[in-house]
Amino acid sequence: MKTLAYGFPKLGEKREFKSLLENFWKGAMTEEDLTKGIENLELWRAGLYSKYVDLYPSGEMSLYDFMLDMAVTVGNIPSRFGQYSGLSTYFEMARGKSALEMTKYFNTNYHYLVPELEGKEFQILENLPLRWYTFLKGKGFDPIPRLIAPFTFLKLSKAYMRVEGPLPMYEMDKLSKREDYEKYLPSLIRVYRELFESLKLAGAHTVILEDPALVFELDGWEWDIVEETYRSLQGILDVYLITYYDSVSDYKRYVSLPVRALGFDLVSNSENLQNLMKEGFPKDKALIAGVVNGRQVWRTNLKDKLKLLEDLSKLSQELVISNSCPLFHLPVTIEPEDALPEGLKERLSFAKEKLRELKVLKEAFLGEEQALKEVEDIDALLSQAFGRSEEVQRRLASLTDKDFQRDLPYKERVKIQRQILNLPLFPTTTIGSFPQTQEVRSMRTAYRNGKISEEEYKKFIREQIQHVIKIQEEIGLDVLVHGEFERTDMVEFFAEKLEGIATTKHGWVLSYGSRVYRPPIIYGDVARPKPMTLEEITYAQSLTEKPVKGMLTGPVTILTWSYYREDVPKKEIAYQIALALLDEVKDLEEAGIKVIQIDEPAFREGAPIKRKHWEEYFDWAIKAFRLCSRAKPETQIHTHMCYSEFNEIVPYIYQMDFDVISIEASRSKGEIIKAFEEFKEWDRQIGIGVYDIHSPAIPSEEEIRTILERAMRVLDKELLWVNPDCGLKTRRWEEVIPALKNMVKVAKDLREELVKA
Ligand SMILES: CN1c2c(nc(N)[nH]c2=O)NC[C@@H]1CNc1ccc(C(=O)N[C@@H](CCC(=O)N[C@@H](CCC(=O)N[C@@H](CCC(=O)O)C(=O)O)C(=O)O)C(=O)O)cc1
Ligand SMILES: N[C@@H](CCS)C(=O)O
Ligand SMILES: [Zn+2]
Repeated sequence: MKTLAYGFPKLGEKREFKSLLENFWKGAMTEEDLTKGIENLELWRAGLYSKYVDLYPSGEMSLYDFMLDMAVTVGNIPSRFGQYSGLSTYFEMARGKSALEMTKYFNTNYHYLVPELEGKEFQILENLPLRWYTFLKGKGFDPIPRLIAPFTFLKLSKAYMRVEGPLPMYEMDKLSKREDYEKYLPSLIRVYRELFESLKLAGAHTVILEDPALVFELDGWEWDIVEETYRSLQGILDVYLITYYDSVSDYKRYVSLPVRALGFDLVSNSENLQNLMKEGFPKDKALIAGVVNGRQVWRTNLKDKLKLLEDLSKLSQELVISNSCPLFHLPVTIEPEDALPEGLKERLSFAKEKLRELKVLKEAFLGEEQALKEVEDIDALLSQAFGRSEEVQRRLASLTDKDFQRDLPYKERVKIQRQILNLPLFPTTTIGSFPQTQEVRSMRTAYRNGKISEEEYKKFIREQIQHVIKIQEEIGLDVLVHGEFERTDMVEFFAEKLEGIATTKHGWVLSYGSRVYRPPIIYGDVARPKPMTLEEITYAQSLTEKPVKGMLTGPVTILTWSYYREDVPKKEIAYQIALALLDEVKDLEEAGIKVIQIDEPAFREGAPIKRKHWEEYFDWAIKAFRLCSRAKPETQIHTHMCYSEFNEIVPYIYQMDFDVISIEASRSKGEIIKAFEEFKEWDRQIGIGVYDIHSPAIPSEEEIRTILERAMRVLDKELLWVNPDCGLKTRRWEEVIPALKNMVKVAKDLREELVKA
C-alpha cells in the first residue's frame, strides 16, 4: 500500500506566489528573482509532499496556469503572439491585450486559459515537465513527472473551425468530431512521446497523466480516440492515469486502457465505487483510490475510509491511497486560524492536513496503534451534532410554490419599470465593483487590525462612494453603482454578515493567475441577523437622482464559492441563503432602491459535470434565485454571470425570471450571442459585456461597437444594455475612466444614429 498526493496549492503559506508575480509585473522584481522565488516555493511544496506521502508529482508549478504551460510545452502559440520569446510572450498570452480566453476548469472556481489550435504541427518548445523534474531531482527529491493528458488538453482547447453558410467563416469552437481530433492527435502524441523519452533519459520510470475529461459523458468515438491515444503512448514510461471531479463515464473502457495505474475519485459521487464493486478491477493494474476529499475542508472520517479501503483491497493487490482531486481548491493549512467559531477548527482539514490524513490512513490500514486510536477519536468527534438551527429549518419548511413566483409576469413588470426608470435606449451601467486600490485594501487592513476606528473606516468608505458616484455622473452612465469598496470579496463580504458561515484569516485559494479569494465555510444553518448592504447603498442613492443598483451576491454563488456541509442537501443550504437575501431585497425596496442586481457568476459552475444530473441541479438553483428575487413588480431585478460557457444553459437561465442580465462575452468573442439566436423565446433585457475587464488595455470605440452591432443582429435593440463584462475591482482608475467613456460614447452614438434613421 502506497500513498499519492497531487495538486497541492502553489500559493504558499503567506501568498508568496501572488507577491512574486505581482512584484514582477510591477517591475519591482527581476526575472531571475522571480525564478528563484518560484523554485523556492516548489521546494517547499516537494518538502511537504515527501514528509507525508510516498508518491508525489513534479511539474505542477506554473507561473500562471497549468493549461497554458502545457500549450507552451507543446509549442501551441497562436500566431497573433508572434515568435515565442519566453516570459514576455507567456504573460502576453495570459493577460495581454489579446489574451487567451479564460474559463472555469470543470465545475470549479479555478480558471484556466483555453489553448487555441490553429492547425500547426506541435513541437516541444519549452520542456517544462523536464525542467521541473530535473530541478527536484537535483535537490534530492524523487517525484513523478506529471502532465495534462493529450485528450483532456484537446478537449479543453478550441480550434478555428469552418462555419458553413453563404460566406464561409472561421470561428473558434471546441473540437466536436472525430476528424477534429484526427487533425491534431498524431502530432500531439509524437510530442508527448518525445517528452516521455526526455524524462526517461533524466531518470523517470513513471509519468502521471491527468485526464479529467474522461469524466465527461463521452461518445463512443471519443473513447476510441482515448484508447488509441494510450496505446500510442505505451512503451516508454509507466503511466499513472488520474481522473477527478466525477466518476469516469465508461467504466469498462476506462479499466481496459493500457496503463499501469488507474485513478478514481471516490468522493464526488458513488458511481465509481459501484462500478468497481460490480465489475471488478483488472489484476495487472494498480488502483489509485481518491478517498480524501480535495475540494471540501471537512476533516475526513478516517474510520469510514478505512472500511472502504478494506473493501477495495479485495479488488486490487496494489492499492494507492490518494486525494479525490487536486488539493489546490483548499487553503494551505488550518494552523494559523485562531478566530473560528467554537468547535469548528477541530472539524476542519486544509491541504497540509489532508496530506497528513493520507499518512494516518495508511498507518491505520497497516494496523499501527497510534493511528488506529486517532481514527476512533475523529469518528467520536464527528458523530456529534453541530451547527443546526430549528428556527431556520422551520422557515424553510413553510415555503410554498408562491414563494418562488413574482406577482406579475415579465411582460407586465417591464411596462411598470420602464415608466419608473425612464431609461434611454442602450442603457449604460457597470457590474458593481470599481477599483480596489492599494489605498482601499490598506484602509481595510488597518481597520481590521484595529489601527483605525470603525468611524474612520466608514467615513473613508463614504468618501469612496461619493467619488465613484461623481465619476459615474460625469461619464454619463445611466444606472449607477456604489462601487463595492467595503467588500473584500463578493462572497466573503456576505459570509461575514451571515450566521452559520465562518470566514478565515489566511485561507486563500487561487482563482486565476495571481488572484485569490478566501472561500467561506458554511458550517451551520444560514440566517441574516441584520441588514447587510443597506447603509452603503442608501448612502450612494442619496447622492444622485439616477438609480443606484442594490448589489447582492446570489444564493447559488455564495454556496458554490464556499465550502459547505455535506450532510445537508445543497438545495436546502441554497434556500436558506436565498431567504436571508430575500430579507435584504425587502429592506432595499423599503429604502427606495429601484434596481437590485443579484450576481450569479457561479450559476453554470455549480452544475454537475454530467448532464444527466442537470435537471435536478437547475431545478433547485433556479428556484433559489427566484426565492431571493421575489421583489415587487416595479423593482427591476438584474443578474450577472461571467467566465463560464453559458451557451448550453440559456434555457435554464431564462427560467430564473430576472428582468435584466449582464453576461461576459468579450474574451469568448461574442459566441454567447449565437446561443440567444437559437433560443427564440428570449425576451429579457441583456447587457452583453462589451469589453474584457481582465486586460489593462483600454477598449476602443470600434471594438465596443463591433460587439454591440453583432448583438443587434440577433437581439432586439430594445433589449440591449451596454456594460463591461464583469466588475472593475482588479483594474486601475486610469484604465477604467477612459474605457467607460468610450463605452458611453458608443451607446450615445448608437442612440443618435437610430433617431436619425
Ligand atoms: C469575479 N470573480 C470572483 C470569483 N470568485 C470569488 N470568490 N470572487 C470573485 O470576485 N470567481 C470568478 C471571478 C474571478 N475570480 C476572482 C477572484 C479574486 C479576485 C481578486 O481580486 N482577489 C483579490 C483579493 C482581494 C481580497 O480579499 N483582499 C483583502 C485582503 C487585502 C490584503 O491582502 N491586505 C494585505 C495588506 C495590504 C496593505 O496593508 O497594504 C494583507 O492582509 O497582507 C481585502 O481587500 O481586504 C486579489 O488581490 O487577489 C478577482 C477575481
Ligand atoms: N458585482 C461583482 C460581480 C463580479 S462577478 C463585481 O462587480 O465585482
Ligand atoms: Zn463577473
